[in-house]
Amino acid sequence: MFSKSAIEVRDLSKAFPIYSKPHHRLMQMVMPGPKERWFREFRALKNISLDVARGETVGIVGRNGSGKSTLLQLICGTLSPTSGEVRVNGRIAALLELGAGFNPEFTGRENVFLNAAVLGLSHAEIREKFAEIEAFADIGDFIDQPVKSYSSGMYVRLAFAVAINVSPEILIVDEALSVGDEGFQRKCFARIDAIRDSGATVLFVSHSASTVVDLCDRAILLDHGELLMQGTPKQVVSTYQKLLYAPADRVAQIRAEILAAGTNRIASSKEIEVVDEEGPGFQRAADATVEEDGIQAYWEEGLKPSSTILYEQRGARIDEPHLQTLSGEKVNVLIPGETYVYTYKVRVERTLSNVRCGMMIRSLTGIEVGGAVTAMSKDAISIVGSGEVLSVRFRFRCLLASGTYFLNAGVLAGFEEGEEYVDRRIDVAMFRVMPYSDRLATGFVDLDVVPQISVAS
Ligand SMILES: Nc1ncnc2c1ncn2[C@@H]1O[C@H](COP(=O)(O)OP(=O)(O)OP(=O)(O)O)[C@@H](O)[C@H]1O
Repeated sequence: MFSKSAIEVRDLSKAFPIYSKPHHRLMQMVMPGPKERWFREFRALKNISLDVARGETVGIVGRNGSGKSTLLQLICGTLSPTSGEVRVNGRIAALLELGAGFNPEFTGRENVFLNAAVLGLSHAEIREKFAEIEAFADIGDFIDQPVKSYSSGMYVRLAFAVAINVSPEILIVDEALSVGDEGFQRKCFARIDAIRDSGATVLFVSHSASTVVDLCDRAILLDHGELLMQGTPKQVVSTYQKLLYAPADRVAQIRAEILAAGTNRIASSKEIEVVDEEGPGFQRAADATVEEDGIQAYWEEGLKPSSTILYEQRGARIDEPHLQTLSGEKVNVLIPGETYVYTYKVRVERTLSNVRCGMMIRSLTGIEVGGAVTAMSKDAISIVGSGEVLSVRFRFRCLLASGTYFLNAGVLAGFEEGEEYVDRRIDVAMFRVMPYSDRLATGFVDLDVVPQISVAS
């Protein structure tokens, strides 16, 4: 399958001039002396080497400003490198940032013809494919309006419709999909899948961990213009998230650790050919479960909620809420399917009756995903004396989709007027669930559904 590289990048660097004052740009133009420079250089990409094999789908991840778009633009030829080389073998269709590719004064129809011609299609070929492109974009009469009157969603629809209907050998997508609505995104992902299956090479930038894990054979991590790591999507995404959530004073050390692991070196064509001979093996590595990848749950210092709400305490104090493994190791990045314990202490500061405790897991958007209480109210602990400490443990299996979640904790006690919170904390801790590529379940919670499909005779 991977007989020859579709994209070869060697020692690629890109520096942009940065002018501290607007008129310095003009000065540079009129007085570009060899001694005096009116700008300083900003190195957006530093000595990147990379091979993308034919038929491979590679995801690029990295923090904002790490150089992802610059790399894609250099590969597509819309930017020229300061040094280094890019070689592309095959017809390339790109969906770069909004604004690239279409002429705003021309209508959608005219732009389709122009764009497809730039991509190497003859007039007759474009005419043949036009109906399909128009149907995929689904923008109605706007197809005959100037593109400058389009919403960003319409623009992406049309740009994507062209890019994927010209039978590209190499498809490059830069996060553009995040602009479209969910229905359109799904349609696009289905199409990208079909393009992949037809043997094309796909290179795309995404901030979505699950998209990279779901779609890619391999991923690369860029940071400050450097290629820090390449490997299986799960390993790269998990390292990327570690970097993303690291406290500022830990970032340099984490970067150094990633670089020391030496996974940033180029996967040479030769190595790719070896992989090719063992095609299914490569697939196995990409499809391996997180456990098989040797990734374990771990503690990430920077994963601290900034949305915590503390309710008024009325004789009890929740202390040290955290997640841990069954062997007691503190963790906040979890492996899906594994069992963990959410635990906290309750320091009781006055005698309380009918005490019970609770927990809740909430999604990033605040949806209550699941929770529990330690007992029904009739079975609550009848009396807890002042100075006593309760140890509360909720053991649970992590059946959640990849993503970020928040934890609540609460202590209830009985009063004359009924049961009330004596301490309650919203978003007191947060955790992340690692991506899992073989997940058939959709939505937040894995219901252990056994799916079946058959052709009815
Ligand atoms: N034309 C330019 N002139 C000066 N600096 C630029 C230019 N284009 C990009 N940069 C800088 O180069 C760096 C890399 O930019 P790039 O857009 O490639 O990052 P990115 O990883 O795609 O970021 P994001 O995730 O925010 O889209 C950034 O610091 C950016 O400010």
